[in-house]
Amino acid sequence: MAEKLHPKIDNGLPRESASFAGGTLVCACTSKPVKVKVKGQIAHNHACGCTKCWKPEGAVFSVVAVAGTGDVTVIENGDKLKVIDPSALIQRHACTQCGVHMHGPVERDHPFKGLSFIHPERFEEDGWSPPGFTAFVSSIIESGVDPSRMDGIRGRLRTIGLEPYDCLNPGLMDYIATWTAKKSGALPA
Ligand SMILES: N[C@@H](CCC(=O)N[C@@H](CS)C(=O)NCC(=O)O)C(=O)O
Ligand SMILES: [Zn+2]
Ligand SMILES: [Zn+2]
Repeated sequence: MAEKLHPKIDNGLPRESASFAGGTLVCACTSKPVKVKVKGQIAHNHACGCTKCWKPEGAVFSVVAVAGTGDVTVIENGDKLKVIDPSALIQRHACTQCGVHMHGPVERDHPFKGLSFIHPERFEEDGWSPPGFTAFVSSIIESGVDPSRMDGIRGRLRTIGLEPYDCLNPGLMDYIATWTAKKSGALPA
């Protein structure tokens, strides 16, 4: 039987709509849910195997993307949010009641500064850009996945079209390295 990885990727990837212009992320609370408005289409959507990103019950991977922090606004019940690890690069604001991570701005001096990490499966609307690769695949072992399953899981990700990487994909790794080289002077700014 195929490995179950995440409800939004196990049965075919979601379809992007050219008319998607943003939407509202809603947490899992049945009463007073936290709502976060996101303006515009999301970028760099991917599956992530790290232990820090929020995953729905039973999922091995999270699905996580970015939006400009200026395009992300908490519109309802923001008093329920708390930053789970203030020392982390990504300031993950989680609902203290249901646990869903609603937005995660990067505010520190870093190539991702000005971006906010969000989980598009929490959108009320369809049409958001689907995940395009898988990051931090080896990290799923840190959550308790038996290492003997790794070949099967990487194979399944390739079949779905979500190429597995143990850090980020080459495009983002090059982007980070370029930022670092410009900062150090190894490349002209
Ligand atoms: N192996 C670690 C990797 C954690 C990690 O580096 N996560 C990446 C992908 S989300 C990251 O950028 N983290 C920054 C942060 O958590 O603030 C784990 O699984 O906990
Ligand atoms: Zn909640
Ligand atoms: Zn992650």
